[in-house]
Formats: sequence, C-alpha cells, structure tokens
Amino acid sequence: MILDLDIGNTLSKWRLKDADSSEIRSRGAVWTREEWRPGSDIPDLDVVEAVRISSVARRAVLEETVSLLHRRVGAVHVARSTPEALGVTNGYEEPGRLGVDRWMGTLACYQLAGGCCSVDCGSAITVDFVLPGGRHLGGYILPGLRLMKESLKLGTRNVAIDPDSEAEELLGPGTRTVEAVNHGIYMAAVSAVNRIYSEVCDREGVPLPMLLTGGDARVISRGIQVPHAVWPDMVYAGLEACFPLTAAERAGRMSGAPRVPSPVSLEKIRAGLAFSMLL
Ligand SMILES: Nc1ncnc2c1ncn2[C@@H]1O[C@H](COP(=O)(O)OP(=O)(O)O)[C@@H](O)[C@H]1O
Ligand SMILES: CC(C)(COP(=O)(O)O)[C@@H](O)C(=O)NCCC(=O)O
Ligand SMILES: [K+]
Repeated sequence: MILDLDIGNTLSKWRLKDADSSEIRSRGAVWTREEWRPGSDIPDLDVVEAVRISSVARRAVLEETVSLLHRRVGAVHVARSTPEALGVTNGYEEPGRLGVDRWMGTLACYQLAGGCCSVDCGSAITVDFVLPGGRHLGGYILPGLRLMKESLKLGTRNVAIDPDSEAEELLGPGTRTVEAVNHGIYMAAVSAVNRIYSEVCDREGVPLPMLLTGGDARVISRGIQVPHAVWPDMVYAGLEACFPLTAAERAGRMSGAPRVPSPVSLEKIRAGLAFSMLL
C-alpha cells in the first residue's frame, strides 16, 4: 500500500492506495494539531510500503511525522516546491517559498489540462495560474471561509455553511447574524475567485480551464460562473506525478482526475469583466 498525506493548516488528510491495482482503499483526516497516534482515524502502517507527503503545517509537525514514518516504512517521499518540475516553471521569486500544496495542485492541473487556473479552498483560498507552455505566474492567497468567519468574532464560528446550500440562497442578504456572516464571507470568496480568474485571463489573453480542490471546493464551486471542475484529489495527484510508484502513475494517469472543463471564449470573459466594471 502507498500512504499519501496532505497536511494542511486545518486538516491532515490521508489515503491508502493499492500499489498493484492503483485503487484507493481507504481515506481519512485528523486535525493537524493532533499527533499521529495509531488507532482513531489513522491508517495501519504495517501494510504501508511507501509514503508521499505534502505538508504546509509547522516544520515540527512535518519533522515528527517523517521521523515516525521512517521508523515504520521503507520509502518516505517529501514534496518540495522547486524552481521547475514536470514542465512548469515556478513563478515565485523564491520558488521554495510557494506553499507545496499549491505547487502539487498546480502541477497536477498542468499535467491534466495544460495551461490552467488551480484553486484550493482550504484554510486559505489560493488561486494559481499556469500559462500554456508551463509558465506559472504566481497567484493569490485569501482567507478561507472558516478563517474569515472566525476573524469576525461574532460567535458564529460553529455554524458552518451547509455544503449543500445553493449559491443563489447564499448570495442573498442574511436576516440573522449567522446568515449575514455566512452570506458575506461566501460572497467575498466567490466574487474574488470569479474576478481574479477574469482579470488574469484578460491580462494574459488566454482563457484557461479552472480546477478546484479543498474542503470548501464543492460549495464554492456553486458560486463560480465560469466552466470548471472539482478535483478532490488534486494535491494527491501532484504527489502521484512527482513520485510515480504504480504502473498507472508511471503511465501518467492521476486518480480521480475529472474531465477537463472547456473554458469560455476570451471575448466572453472580457465582456463579463467590462459589464461588472461599468455598473
Ligand atoms: N468536515 C470538515 N471538517 C473541517 N473542515 C471542513 C469540513 N468540511 C469542510 N470543511 C472546510 O474545509 C476547510 C479545510 O479544508 P482543507 O482543504 O482540508 O484545508 P487545509 O488544507 O487548509 O487543512 C475548513 O476550513 C472548513 O471551512
Ligand atoms: C497559503 C497556504 C497557507 C494555504 O494552506 P492551506 O489552506 O491549504 O492549509 C499554504 O500554501 C502556505 O503556507 N503557503 C506558503 C506561502 C505561499 O504560498 O506564498
Ligand atoms: K488552501
């Protein structure tokens, strides 16, 4: 079995992948601040032959995790943000400082779609761009839904947005504090993603396919106006592409990859932008 770990600021996600069949056997998540204890929702390490890790948590979390795993598992691969990988050049002035989850997600998107806009809706919402040809432009970081809500300190933190709510409902005015907050932060997040996408496609003169991942991807997806696809395993797919271990991975197949969304025309994107600015 291969153990894949995606350690974010809020949740440490894991999945077990069968090295022979390439099937995902199980998955789970624990709060990032908790230690990895056997039991609870932690996979059984006895069946694991290799581990691949993407971590943006404090360095100590990664070091502890790696040293624990090294004692039990032969091969431990830790992903890093590099100046170049898999045909993509990292747009950061200091490439190593780009969050490795962004780098993994963006590499996966590029493998799947060529030029792309990759959006990760987790503790933070990040939006990254790669042009056809592989130049990563850099991106945007904004607070995620939960962080925005907590920063208001209005006592609404425990009332999360129902992930099944319709965008239309969430975009209307709230009539109670919790609704006003939930609708406000939702409006902030989806407006930002919509606008960022249009601005960058306009500047660069190219419509790009958009892919979304992260804990809030599904609900944010409903408020995104342009064609896009949700890819829950996008960060894991970056690990597969960087450290291919199975036959399918070596052949370039990434698990859970959605169909590539066809972007709308540049003219349409520009018309939308002009309309929103002239109002
Ligand atoms: N069951 C859940 N538990 C915790 N957070 C959830 C859950 N479902 C959705 N979320 C949302 O997903 C976010 C965490 O998403 P995730 O992509 O795992 O973030 P990170 O990679 O930053 O840890 C939370 O901030 C919250 O808004
Ligand atoms: C921006 C992030 C905090 C997002 O983390 P997440 O929401 O996935 O937990 C993470 O990618 C990070 O720590 N990045 C380093 C700073 C940067 O990317 O510029
Ligand atoms: K994120």
